[in-house]
Amino acid sequence: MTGSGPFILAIDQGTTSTRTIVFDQALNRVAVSQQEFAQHYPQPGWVEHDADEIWNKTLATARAALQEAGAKGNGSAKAIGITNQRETVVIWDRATGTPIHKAIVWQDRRTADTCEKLRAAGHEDTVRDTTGLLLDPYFSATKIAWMLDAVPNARERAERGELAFGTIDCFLLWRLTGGKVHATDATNASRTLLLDIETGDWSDTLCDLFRVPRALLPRIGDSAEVYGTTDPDLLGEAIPIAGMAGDQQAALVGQACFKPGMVKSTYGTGCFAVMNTGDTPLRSTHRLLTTVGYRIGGKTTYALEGSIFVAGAAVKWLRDAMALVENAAETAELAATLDDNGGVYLVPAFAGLGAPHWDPHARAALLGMTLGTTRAHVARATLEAVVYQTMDLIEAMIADGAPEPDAIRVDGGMAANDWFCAFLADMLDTRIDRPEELETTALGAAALAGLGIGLYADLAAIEAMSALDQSFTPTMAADDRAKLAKGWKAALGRVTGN
Ligand SMILES: Nc1ncnc2c1ncn2[C@@H]1O[C@H](COP(=O)(O)OP(=O)(O)O)[C@@H](O)[C@H]1O
Ligand SMILES: O=P(O)(O)OC[C@H](O)CO
Repeated sequence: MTGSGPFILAIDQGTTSTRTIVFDQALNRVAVSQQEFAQHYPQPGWVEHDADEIWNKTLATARAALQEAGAKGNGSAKAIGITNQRETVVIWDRATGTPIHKAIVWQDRRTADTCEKLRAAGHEDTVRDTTGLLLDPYFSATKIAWMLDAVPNARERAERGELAFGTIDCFLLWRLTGGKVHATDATNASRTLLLDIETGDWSDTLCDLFRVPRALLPRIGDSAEVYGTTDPDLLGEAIPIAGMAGDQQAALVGQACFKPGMVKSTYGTGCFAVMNTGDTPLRSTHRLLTTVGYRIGGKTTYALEGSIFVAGAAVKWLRDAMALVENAAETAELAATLDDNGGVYLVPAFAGLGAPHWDPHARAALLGMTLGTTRAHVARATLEAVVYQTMDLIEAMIADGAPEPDAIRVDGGMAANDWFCAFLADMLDTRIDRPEELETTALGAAALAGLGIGLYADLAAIEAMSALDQSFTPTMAADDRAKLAKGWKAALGRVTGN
């Protein structure tokens, strides 16, 4: 028995694993349970998950975390917050709850041709103006249409209202409530390519364009509201599900970026930099994404997002594919052994390039090597590359008219790397703040759920609970910064042909 609560359960359903974390009322971590699940790659560029496996493992982690916290079936767990990998598509049978196909994951590129065709037909402006996004296979809509076309009778069944679509939040909500609630929150809806971000409702024009029947779609709710309660058979009692948000938006909340201009940058598998832009959407002219940051009390706060597909994944590549380091943390030691990068740059376009370049065909390259190049240079180039990509995102935000941030709040696995954080401060010429709790995604989901049940009065109460671990301040001379940035841009140009 760890305590008497009240506790909040945060389910963080990510791309490679599911974590359930139990927080106490002061948002301190009390218990955690995590399980990895299978990645399916049926063809090059295709990525699928088994939604049933995700459900089973999510349920197992929720039960284990409740048990560890001493919070199982005794009334101390007051609310559940769900946060999730975004854009990933599940379609299931409303009668049985069974998915009609494996989930198509956000990384999946199978609908690249569909996007090209829609672009060639002149639809990109409508899509961008309505959704704030771009025509890219990353988002849900073309994946939904693909699934309806690929599974026999699915389109007819969808038209008849027999099937339901959801991103992972929505699917887990359906399963947790025993098939009673079909809803998603505004942040997740804003990643589908079907939401009109000004009205906050599904767009009929876009449903027609992408050939997605309205009957498939869930109700759209706030990021903090009581959506329903868990089927008591699942977790031993009925617990309200009171918060939902996409993982990057949950991290924005977990980092307490509640004022316009505040930025968080999460470094997990990929990197997602998100700036709060307040109550009107800031339209990007530099290929960033305009998206919903959170919706609370029916009021939408917007955000500007830059998404990089490969960040920590490049460090994992160094360790697993290249065997250049034994563990991820060793990259910091190796980088620190060098006075400079020796002119070696890695452009980590292993899965094309995301924002602000959006080049699905670019491939990675290691440039500037000599016979003096060592594994330390490659390790350093890998860490530097993630920093340079962040620099490109922040530059694009500022070019879009966003204010220059006073500080950037970092989190995710890679943010544990001190050398990386210090270099980030130097290249961005901005203070980097690292919170004590690096699991800010789960923290944000718990905070939203607490708001949803009225445990916290407002966002200020959440802000008051956030604690800083360390700040990194810039020390690099402007000339050195300019020289490195020039080297990066040249390397990037070799890969993108610009
Ligand atoms: N000390 C470190 N230095 C650099 N990268 C790290 C470090 N620790 C973890 N990582 C990277 O961070 C990633 C894991 O972060 P995490 O936030 O758990 O990711 P995700 O939620 O996307 O699975 C891995 O890709 C790993 O390579
Ligand atoms: O599961 P993560 O942490 O890699 O995040 C995935 C993003 O939500 C994709 O948009």
